[in-house]
Amino acid sequence: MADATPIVMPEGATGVLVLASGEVIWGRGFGAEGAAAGEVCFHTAMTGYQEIMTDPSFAGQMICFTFPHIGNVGANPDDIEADNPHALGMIVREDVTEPSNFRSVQHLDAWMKQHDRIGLSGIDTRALTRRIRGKGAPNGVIAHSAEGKFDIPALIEQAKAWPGLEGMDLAITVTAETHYGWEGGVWRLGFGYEAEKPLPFRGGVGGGASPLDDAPADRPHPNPSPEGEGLDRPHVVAIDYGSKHNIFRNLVKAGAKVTVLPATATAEQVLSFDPDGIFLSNGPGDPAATGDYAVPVIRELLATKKPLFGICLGHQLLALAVGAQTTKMFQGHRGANHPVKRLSDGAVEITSMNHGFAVESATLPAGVVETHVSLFDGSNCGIEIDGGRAFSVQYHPEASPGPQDSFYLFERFVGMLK
Ligand SMILES: NC(=O)CC[C@H](N)C(=O)O
Repeated sequence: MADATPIVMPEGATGVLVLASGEVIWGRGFGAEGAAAGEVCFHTAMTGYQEIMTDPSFAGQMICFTFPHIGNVGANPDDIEADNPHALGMIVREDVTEPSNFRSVQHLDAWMKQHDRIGLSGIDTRALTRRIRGKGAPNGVIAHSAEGKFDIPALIEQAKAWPGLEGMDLAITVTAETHYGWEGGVWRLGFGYEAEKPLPFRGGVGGGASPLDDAPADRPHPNPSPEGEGLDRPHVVAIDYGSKHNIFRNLVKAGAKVTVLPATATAEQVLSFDPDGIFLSNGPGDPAATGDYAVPVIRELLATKKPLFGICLGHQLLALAVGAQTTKMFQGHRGANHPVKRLSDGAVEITSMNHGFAVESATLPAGVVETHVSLFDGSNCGIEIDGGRAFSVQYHPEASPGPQDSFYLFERFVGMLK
């Protein structure tokens, strides 16, 4: 991939990736037509492209998949982390084939079109990944025109004008608009999500009619409450900075009932829901750019001494709240096989990761214990405060590549709640 690619459109090109450096990478478009500017990052997971595309933490980014065959199991309504995709687009090696999977209900091309997301195939994704590894994640524009009409100089200008993720607050753009009671447990073959709704709350937000009322009577509930009758589940109030639904499903699996609050909720509002524990979600953008709505509120919540658990952006925000610093990583960590060492006993967890910022271990203040580190680069992957009353991890225990290596974190948190 030369730095000064001549602007000559190859025959049949209907898609292009243009980098802020002026590099032009031609391919074939699929999904929606149009153009979108953001950061180009790579993801090494071989499966889970729908979960990845719908993870709100990918807002502002387009994803180069290193696995060459993306889309061959189609799209279904279950493998989603939010109602709509948040990644700007996908960059893949092979053209998307006809789906072949018993769960598929839609071609990936149609799903991308339906959700207004741009796809680009026929790209030398290994070369692009090596470029990102060598020079860092670039800003770029992904564009698709079925007629092959591209104004390349204008696209280069658009890529240059995009300000970059550093300093960009995106959590505020993807958070829930209002609070809601979460319903739904983890997915299971033969059950789906439908039969795994949480057992009824006793009053409080999200209470009311039993969500099990419309479940088929002859189906055993695969996710019974620890008490059997399901009325006394500890209450987790989750602050949504761009949360993945599987986090809430796993909190339910671990025995909690969950109420989700917008990122802008004040400490007073959080406490008015009478939480037994507080959860800080993942989310997109620069943690240090979240402004007044996040870190000061987390400081106030820490002072209540209630158990607190954070994942990814939630981890970074907790670290900022206790006085540590975060920095932008060179290329970031995105994949489903990232080994993480748990320092308490030396065990290794195979984790899923998606982050472009990291907590600087050297800035952790006294009293904050580093609990996990990446075995790829030694970067911080977990902290705990007050003997574990508040803790957080940089990786995604809900994404289960291990597959259950990290579920203990949900059990530990819910187990701490009265
Ligand atoms: N998955 C996440 O929560 C990502 C956190 C943050 N936006 C980062 O890129 O590091």
